[in-house]
Order: sequence, then C-alpha cells, then structure tokens
Amino acid sequence: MDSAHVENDLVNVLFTEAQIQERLGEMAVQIAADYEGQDLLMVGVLRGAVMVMADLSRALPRHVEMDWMAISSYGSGTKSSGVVRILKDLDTDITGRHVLIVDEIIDTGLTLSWLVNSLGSRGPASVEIATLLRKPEALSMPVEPKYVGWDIPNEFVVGYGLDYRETYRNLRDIGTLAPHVYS
Ligand SMILES: O=P(O)(O)OC[C@H]1O[C@H](OP(=O)(O)OP(=O)(O)O)[C@H](O)[C@@H]1O
Ligand code: HPA
Repeated sequence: MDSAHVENDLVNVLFTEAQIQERLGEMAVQIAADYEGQDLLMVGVLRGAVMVMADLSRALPRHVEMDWMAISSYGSGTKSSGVVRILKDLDTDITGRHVLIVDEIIDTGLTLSWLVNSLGSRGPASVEIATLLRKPEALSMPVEPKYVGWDIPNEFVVGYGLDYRETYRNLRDIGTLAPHVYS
C-alpha cells in the first residue's frame, strides 16, 4: 500500500485499528452473554462487512455459523439509490435459528431495515443486528441494532471494509475522505 497516497486521501482518522479491535472485543463479550446456550448464525452483508465479521466472530469465545448475503442499495458512489436488491441470498435455512446480521455501517438504514424484514419473514427464532458504525443523523428508516460500536457524524467514511468506488476497503483504520478525492 502506498501510505503517502492514502494519508493524502484521509482528512481525519476516526478510529484506529487498535480502537476497532478493542470495541469489537467488548461487543463480543455482550453477544456471547446474550446468546449463551443458544445456537448462533452470523449473517454478513457483503462486501463491506468482511472485516467486521472476521474480527467479531474470532473475538467470540464460542462456536458460530456464518453465512453471507450480498445486497445492492448503493451505486458506486456515496449516495444510496433507494432501491434494494438481493445479489446473493443465504445458503442456510434460517427457520427457527437465531440470526445476527453483521454489518460495518448503518447510514440511512435502508439496507438493514429491508434486510431485517426480509429475514424476519423466513421464520427465524430471532433477528438482531451488530454494526460497527451508525450515523444517527442520516437515519431515515427504522432500524434498531442491538449492538453498535460507535455513533458517528453524518460524513462519508472509508476503511476497514468501507469503500469509496471500491477503494480503501483494506485500510486498517477508519477515516473521512478528503473532498479532493470526490472531484
Ligand atoms: O444504511 P444504508 O444507507 O443502507 O447504508 C449502509 C449499507 O451501505 C453499505 O453497503 P453498500 O451498499 O455500499 O455495499 P458494500 O458493502 O459492497 O460496500 C454498508 O455496508 C451497508 O450495508
Ligand atoms: O459512509 C459510508 N462510507 C462507505 N460506504 C458507505 N455506505 C453507506 N455509508 C457509507
């Protein structure tokens, strides 16, 4: 990675790699306690949730199953298109299962409010959400995540799975993008 290039593109680092790992560890303690004695299926929302899923699941001191969905609600830029489509569905039958949706950000809430309804109609025992980030000021759909890493201001952020035009997902920190990158 060309670190000089990356530093020029971020105006502000919001969360470092160490802070992210610490917070995910705290969330894992809560999740492990809440699901004690129950089976747990973690459903990651591709592609951004890959990092959170990898680190959150490994922070859990218990067995979990994982499955993945791909949903399209954003185009390639920074604005939601407002239309949600399933690009890849679950391979798992979730009837009677405890499902924990794992994502890295709730922005407008469109993606996860739609996904909770969609999975809820398949007869699961429960459906909850774990998200690393949430933008309360941007929320326009009702979504109530049980586990939230941090609430952040309404700014476009990248890194740790979050992309701008498919770039920056592999940054270890999370930061805001410099305006010159958009132009
Ligand atoms: O609350 P919302 O406004 O719906 O935004 C949140 C969603 O947007 C991002 O996914 P995106 O559609 O960009 O796909 P990606 O994970 O492949 O980057 C993110 O991973 C969430 O799933
Ligand atoms: O702030 C964001 N950054 C990257 N991807 C996103 N998808 C929704 N909000 C964001």
